[in-house]
Amino acid sequence: MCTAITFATKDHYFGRNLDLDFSYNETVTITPRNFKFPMRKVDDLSSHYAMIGMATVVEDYPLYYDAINEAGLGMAGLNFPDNAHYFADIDGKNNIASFEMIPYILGQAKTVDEAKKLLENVSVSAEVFSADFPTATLHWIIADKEKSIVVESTKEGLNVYDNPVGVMTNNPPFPIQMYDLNDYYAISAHPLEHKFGNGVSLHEYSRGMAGLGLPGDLSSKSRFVRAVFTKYNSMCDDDELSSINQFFKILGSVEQVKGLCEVTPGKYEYTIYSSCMNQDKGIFYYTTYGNSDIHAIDMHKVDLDGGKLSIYKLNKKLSVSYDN
Ligand SMILES: C[C@H](CCC(=O)NCCS(=O)(=O)O)[C@H]1CC[C@H]2[C@@H]3[C@H](O)C[C@@H]4C[C@H](O)CC[C@]4(C)[C@H]3C[C@H](O)[C@]12C
Repeated sequence: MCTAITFATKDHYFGRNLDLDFSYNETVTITPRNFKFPMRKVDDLSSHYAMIGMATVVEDYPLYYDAINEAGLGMAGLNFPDNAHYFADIDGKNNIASFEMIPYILGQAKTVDEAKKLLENVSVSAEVFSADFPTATLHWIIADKEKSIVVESTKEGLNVYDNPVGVMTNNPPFPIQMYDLNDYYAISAHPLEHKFGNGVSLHEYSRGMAGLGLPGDLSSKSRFVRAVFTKYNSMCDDDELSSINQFFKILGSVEQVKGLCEVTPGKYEYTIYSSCMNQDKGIFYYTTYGNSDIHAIDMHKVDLDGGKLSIYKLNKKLSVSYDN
C-alpha cells in the first residue's frame, strides 16, 4: 500500500510513502531534457521537460515511481490491484505502456490542465517493460501547484477525476474513497459540545476525543481518511524546513511499521521510503525506513540540458548523534 499527498505553505510539495515488502533497488534519478525516452507505440521523447524522482533504472531506462518535472508538475503511481486494467493497442489512440505514463506526462505537460489534454487521447497499453518485471497494476495522482487529479485505467476505459483533497492511496476506486469521507463528517480536531441532552453528564476525560472514530488501521481506505484529516488540520510555519518537516509528519501518520501487515507468509509490507518534492524549487527530499534523516537532491545542481541520467543511491543506514 502507499499514500501520496500534496501540501502547500509558501511553496508547493508533492510526495508519497512507498509501502512494499521488498525493494526494486530504486534510486533518486534526474532525467535531463535531452535524454532520449524510447516510447513503444508513439514517437520517442527526445527533447522534453527535465524531471527528478524515484526510479528503478534498468539498462539506462528510468522506471519512475514518483517524480516532478522542472515546471513543478508531479505524478506518482500507486498500486491499484484488481481494478487496474490495461488495453491492447487501440487505433487512433496514443497507446502508452503503464511504465511510460510518468515520462509521457511529465515530459510534455507543465500543468494539470495540460496533462488532462494529453490524457484525452491516451489508452494505457498492456505492453510490459520486460519479462523480468511483473506488470505494475497502478493508478496515478497528478498535481501542479493549484490542483490535482487521479487517473484510473479500468475495464471501462480511462477515468480522470478531479481530486479536491490532494490525497490518494490504493483501492477502492477514487470516487468511492471520496464518498466514504462522508462517514467521518463529524470528526474534528477541536473540542466539541456533546449532543446527549443537558441532563447527561459527560466530559472529555482526554484530549483528542473529538477525533474518536478516525480509523487507525493500515487499510487503504483508512489511510485515505487519516491522511486527508491530518493534512487539513496540520499547522506549520511556511519556511522550507518547517514545511518539509510537516510533510514527512503527515506521511508519518500513515506509514507502515514492519511486522504489522503480512502480505505473504513471513513477508511484511513496510514504508520503504517517503518522498517530498518541492515543486517550486525542484528539490527531491526523502527518508528511508532505516534512516529517518532527511536527504535532499536538487535537480538544478546538474546540467539539465544534458542527455545522461544522474543517479543517487538511497541512504538507508541509521546514524545516531550522541550528545554526551
Ligand atoms: C507496488 C508499488 C506501489 C506500492 C504499493 O502501492 N504497494 C501496495 C501493494 S498492495 O496494494 O498492498 O498489493 C509500485 C509503485 C511503482 C511501481 C514500479 C514502477 O511502476 C516502475 C516499474 C514498472 C515495471 O513495469 C514493473 C516494475 C516497476 C519497478 C514497478 C514495480 C511496482 O509495481 C511499483 C514499485
